[in-house]
Amino acid sequence: MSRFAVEPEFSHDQPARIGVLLVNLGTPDAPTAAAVKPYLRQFLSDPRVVEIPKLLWQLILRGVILNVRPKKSAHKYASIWSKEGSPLQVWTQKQARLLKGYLGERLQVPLSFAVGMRYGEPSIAAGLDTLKTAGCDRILLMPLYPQYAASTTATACDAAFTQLMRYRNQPALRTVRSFHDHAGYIDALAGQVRAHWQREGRGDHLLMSFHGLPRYTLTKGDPYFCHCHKTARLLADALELDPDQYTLSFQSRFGKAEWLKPYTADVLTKLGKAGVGRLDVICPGFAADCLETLEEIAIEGKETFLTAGGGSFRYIACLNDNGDWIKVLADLVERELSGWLAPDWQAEQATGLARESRERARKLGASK
Ligand SMILES: C=CC1=C(C)c2cc3[nH]c(cc4nc(cc5[nH]c(cc1n2)c(C)c5CCC(=O)O)C(CCC(=O)O)=C4C)c(C)c3C=C
Ligand SMILES: [Fe+2]
Ligand SMILES: [Fe+2]
Repeated sequence: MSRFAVEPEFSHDQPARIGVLLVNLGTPDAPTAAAVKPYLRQFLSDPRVVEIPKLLWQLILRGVILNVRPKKSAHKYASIWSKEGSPLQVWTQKQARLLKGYLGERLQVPLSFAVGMRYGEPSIAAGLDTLKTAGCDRILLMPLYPQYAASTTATACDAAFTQLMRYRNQPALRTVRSFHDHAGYIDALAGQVRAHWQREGRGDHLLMSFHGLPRYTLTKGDPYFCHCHKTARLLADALELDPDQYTLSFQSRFGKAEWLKPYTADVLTKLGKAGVGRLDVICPGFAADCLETLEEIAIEGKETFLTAGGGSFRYIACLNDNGDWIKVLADLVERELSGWLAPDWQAEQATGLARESRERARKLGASK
């Protein structure tokens, strides 16, 4: 039996479409240990995420971590879950709808949109299937990670190319690598901070907390650390902050190994002990609010800061459905698609192929 999918007959007999797949990390289906366990198993079995020898790691993962962590994590998920579901899922789906509305009006080309999650549902494979079934012969993979990391961006691309291996009639695939220094993204972040200042008054210090990574990723050549620093510097410039008015830190350390420093929890303790009155906190690496921002920062982080003696902790929401952010996504998509939109010969060729195909189908039908 062939390992390639059987393509629908005359599948090229339809107008060519362009597909956009918005990719994010993914989230469990429910805030329960039973739902968190398979999600964590898939996530933490990814060799791009945990880079220790597979056999040893699977022993630790299945023997210890998957027996303890799902229950603890489920409890945390329950504290942030909304009526509509997991915030990461809800925001990502809304971003796809808003982008579709915005670009559908701007670009006069047949476009399809789908969401693909690297872990959990809807998977990247399912998202690509949806776009392919809709007739997309060119697909743009748009990971919603501003800063490139092998454990996020690269593994999303791996999953997409793995799915392409199953297709006989493969679409063309483009990928967005990073947008950590995109002017519109920096402006959208700055706008989010300014709007918060307008509502609450200006804080005394701004903490920019990014998701962490093991330190060895930096020495092995992952640009993530440098991308985070560049985003932070550009955001500080846009807000006209002096170096002593903001701090960059890395959160969500997993395991005992050394991760990128300074750790967010340590910085919160230090700022609290130093008696900082009004602390503003933003997580510029997360395009959507999720467990890591709403629970780890807005709940746990707040407690750390206040316990250490800090005044007030003011969490600034992620870009979520911010209109300027949707325009950033649209700009990234338009830039990538410009090469695909230009040549007329593709449309002409598609029409020609469709005609030939219809004629062939007619002849086949007539000879039966
Ligand atoms: C070795 C472990 C992990 C690495 C490396 C890692 C990198 C990484 N993660 C994100 C973004 C998110 N992570 C989220 C949750 C999460 N992350 C890890 C571990 C690593 N992340 C775990 C075990 C979990 C699950 C929750 C838990 O049990 O603690 C999320 C939130 C998902 C949600 O459902 O809301 C995001 C988003 C980035 C950007 C990154 C590397 C830069
Ligand atoms: Fe993570
Ligand atoms: Fe966390």
